[in-house]
Amino acid sequence: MDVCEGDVEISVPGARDGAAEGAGDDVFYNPTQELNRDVTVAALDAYAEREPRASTYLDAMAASGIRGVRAAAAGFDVTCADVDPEAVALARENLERNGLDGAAVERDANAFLHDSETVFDVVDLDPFGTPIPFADAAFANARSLVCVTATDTAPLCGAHQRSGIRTYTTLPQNTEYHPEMGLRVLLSALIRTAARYDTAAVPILSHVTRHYARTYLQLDARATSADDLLADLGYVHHCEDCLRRTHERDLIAHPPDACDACGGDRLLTAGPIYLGPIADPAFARSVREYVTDGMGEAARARRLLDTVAAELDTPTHYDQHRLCKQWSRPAVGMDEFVDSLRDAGFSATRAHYSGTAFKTDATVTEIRDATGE
Ligand SMILES: C[S@@+](CC[C@H](N)C(=O)[O-])C[C@H]1O[C@@H](n2cnc3c(N)ncnc32)[C@H](O)[C@@H]1O
Repeated sequence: MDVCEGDVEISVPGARDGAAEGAGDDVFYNPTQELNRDVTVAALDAYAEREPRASTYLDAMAASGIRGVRAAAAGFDVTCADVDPEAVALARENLERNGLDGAAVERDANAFLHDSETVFDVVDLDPFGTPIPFADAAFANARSLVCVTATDTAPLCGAHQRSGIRTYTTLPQNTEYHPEMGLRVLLSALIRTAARYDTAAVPILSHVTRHYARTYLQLDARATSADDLLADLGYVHHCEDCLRRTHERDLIAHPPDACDACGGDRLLTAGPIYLGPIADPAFARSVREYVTDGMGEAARARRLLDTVAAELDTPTHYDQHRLCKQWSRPAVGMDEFVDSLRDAGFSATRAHYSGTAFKTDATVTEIRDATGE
């Protein structure tokens, strides 16, 4: 089967309807990740503008090679690697088919990254499930940017809590802001991993959908920068009764005995999670400029990047419908809702996690009062 994405056309083995990720014929090409790949190509273009010396790109888990082929078409010096020989042959064929230079190699990502003969400016980790088994090798060896996809959303967001604790060595909690919980758990683990190599892995763009979290981490190889970033790790204390959260930047958690808004004692503490900005707004705006009309998910990518660029960088978002249910109130349009918070003097924006998600510096009690009749 031939597939067109962006400026390239590749061949992939026929997809089987309903096959689980990584289990069926869609092992080599997952159409639901097209938005992820469109944003990747735009992010690579924007990154090349920001860091003109960044020219080599490793698609460390290439499968069909679609991501690497698109990166090569964007001008990067690309290597597609995979442990599966069929994937490597397919990636090679797809580079050739598009008349693009680039290598396709049959290598385990960890071994390849640690190989002293190869070094890449940009390393892309796009495994099935968690990227954690590959994080050490990426941060120890990449020169400039590490791009990471994680598809194990249930462990990340606390729905499969024990698995999340094991994989990410942090405590996730299942809350109504689960996509953001998942992203901040992932970022916490990646930032702590990079810090072991005296490197700050600074998130310059991140986004989450139902299927995956994706982040772009710019590397700063100074121990003091790693220390500064670690200061953004901490805890969220979440009240299950009134939905109030408090955020605590500290290495040690100091959970309150009771919620200071409603006095309830059903409190959840998650962490250490990353509490800092998930994106650099200037970079997100620049990425948005590189989304082209030829991209299959251009409209969604532009909407997503506009929202991410404007999103308040405070953790953690609220969901209007969840709050309205809590307060037995009808929901209103999101623009009207966010405007009432601003009219009351608070900072407020939509958040990209869902159509009813928003961020504000108001507390849950202040939100209720500012948006009530
Ligand atoms: C989710 S697919 C990659 C999808 C692809 N990057 C894209 O954008 O369509 C994951 C790939 O990782 C490969 N893989 C699994 N373990 C690996 C390892 N240790 N080193 C390199 N590749 C690996 C699998 O063979 C599979 O092709």
